[in-house]
Amino acid sequence: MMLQNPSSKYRAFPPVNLSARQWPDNAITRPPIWMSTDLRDGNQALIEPMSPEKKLRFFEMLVKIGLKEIEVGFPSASQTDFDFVRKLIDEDRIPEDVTIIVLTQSRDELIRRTVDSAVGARRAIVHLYNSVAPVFRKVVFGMTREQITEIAVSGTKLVKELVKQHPQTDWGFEYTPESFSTTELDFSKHICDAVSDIWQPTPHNKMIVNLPSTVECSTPNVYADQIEWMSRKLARRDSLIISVHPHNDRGTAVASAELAIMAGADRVEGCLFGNGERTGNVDLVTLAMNLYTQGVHPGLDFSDIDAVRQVVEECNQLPVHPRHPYAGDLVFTAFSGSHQDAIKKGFAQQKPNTLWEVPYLPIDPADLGRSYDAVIRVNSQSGKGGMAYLLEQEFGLSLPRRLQIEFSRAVQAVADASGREIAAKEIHAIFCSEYFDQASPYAYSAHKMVEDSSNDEPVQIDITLAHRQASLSLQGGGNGPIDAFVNALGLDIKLMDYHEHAIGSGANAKAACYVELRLENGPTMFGAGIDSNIVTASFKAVLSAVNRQLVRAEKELAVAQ
Ligand SMILES: CC(=O)SCCNC(=O)CCNC(=O)[C@H](O)C(C)(C)COP(=O)(O)OP(=O)(O)OC[C@H]1O[C@@H](n2cnc3c(N)ncnc32)[C@H](O)[C@@H]1OP(=O)(O)O
Ligand SMILES: CC(C)C(=O)C(=O)O
Repeated sequence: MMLQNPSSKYRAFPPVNLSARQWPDNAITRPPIWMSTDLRDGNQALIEPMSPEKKLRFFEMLVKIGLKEIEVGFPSASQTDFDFVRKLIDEDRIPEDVTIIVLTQSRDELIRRTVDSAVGARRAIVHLYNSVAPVFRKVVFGMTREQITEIAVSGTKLVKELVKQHPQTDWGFEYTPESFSTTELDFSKHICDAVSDIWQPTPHNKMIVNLPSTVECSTPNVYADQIEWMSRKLARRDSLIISVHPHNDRGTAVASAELAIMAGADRVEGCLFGNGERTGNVDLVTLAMNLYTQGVHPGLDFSDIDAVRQVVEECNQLPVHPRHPYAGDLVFTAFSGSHQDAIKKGFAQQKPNTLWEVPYLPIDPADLGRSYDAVIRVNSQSGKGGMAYLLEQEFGLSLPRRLQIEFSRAVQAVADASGREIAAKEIHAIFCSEYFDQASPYAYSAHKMVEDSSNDEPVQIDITLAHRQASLSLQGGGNGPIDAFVNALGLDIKLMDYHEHAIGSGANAKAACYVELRLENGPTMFGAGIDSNIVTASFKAVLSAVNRQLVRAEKELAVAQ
């Protein structure tokens, strides 16, 4: 089956008639007021809503992160939600600087129960909503604009009357024209003005007007236009907090929220990691960390993102996607060779407390409490940089550049053959079998050196080797130990390059040596040796290179025959 022509079933979202729009030139220089609706919009969208214990755990985590406004439920919907709000209040679990929000439809009995649930809180916001878009007016309610306005106005009057009876609580009020983004702007303004006319907010006691994209139906620039239009035209603007509540149906909730802030929104409602109805609410983590990477502190603390993710996954019973911005398992991982190379160079050059300049990584993983361990992983798409990085990070082996190139072919062959990721341990095992463990035909057994500066060849050496299992004693002299060792072997060896470094320190320190040499007329090849004695390590490296050359030559001969 083919996708049908959509033009008779769907139509383009109309643009907003907004002259001289300001928002495209604005930048976000401070964080909005954040409101978490995880325990309400997030919870109502779960396959299994949270138990009271999980809700409490989630609430405490939100407080720890730094959320000052938390929508704790829809208390008239269920006894569980009502009891949870009462528990928070009666057990004095709400910190002084945190305000709880309780949501209700604009219906008499639901409003009464909602206010009851929050009585006694230090501060609480009653959040009233009704849907206002044409499709709701027509399909759900069968009502005119006037009747829909009356639902909002009568609900606001009732909230005002009820909260007056409980002056011990500092009451705030939030009104949402649900489905705002698909509503005619003049009607949204009309209904919000009618509500604020009843509530009578002041600059010192503001009312929240929350303008949701209940279902995201347009590009983010259209939403921004809608917000700027409202921000310009709403009555009593200086007494209002304009809030946005983007959903993610088109996958652009984060962009919508960001452009909406540029367009005048003061507050954002969303959920951690974008949980929520259908495709979710806007993700507060991404929004906050996007700000952080622009040099603006979001006022929320995600410095241990894995701990936050763990609580959210356990409470929501939903996994966070491995590629989720900032938090997914794979977002600080590079598989492809050129990325690994650039990241490795970036890390090497990045100085503490300077501007972050590591290619491909928009943020320092350490700022989220993530380690660098997972940054580079190796599969068939990887190059030398990745495997060299892992060998160095995990095993302290710092391979010279030309050895990296040579060794990457061995890893590539394994990755290609298996078609899967090669873990650091496996890379190390391949390195050991390719270089350190090359013990045939020659294996090192022992050596003894005599230094005699009066001699033309100041270093004399006795070596004992195993050659195809038979013991072999050799003597030689040279300018230094390696020269003497090579001379003692009596082979046509040309030493091209030599590197050494220590691994670890103190009594357990070891030395790693890498030599590149040519045997007879063969190609240059590397060998590597490791030992607690640096001279022994260098002899082992020479034998490793010689053995690799001889094995290669034997194989070539076998193929030729
Ligand atoms: C976009 C959002 O996320 S909004 C939040 C949505 N969240 C939830 O709905 C979760 C909790 N809700 C519930 O548990 C239930 O809906 C309750 C308890 C609130 C109400 O349950 P019920 O009384 O059975 O009503 P029901 O859920 O069927 O709601 C539909 C009725 O409410 C009316 N209604 C819906 N929203 C509103 C509103 N905001 N204001 C006034 N009336 C409303 C509808 O017109 C319909 O009325 P009708 O039955 O006369 O046709
Ligand atoms: C009730 C409002 C805030 C809502 O959840 C929505 O419009 O998505």
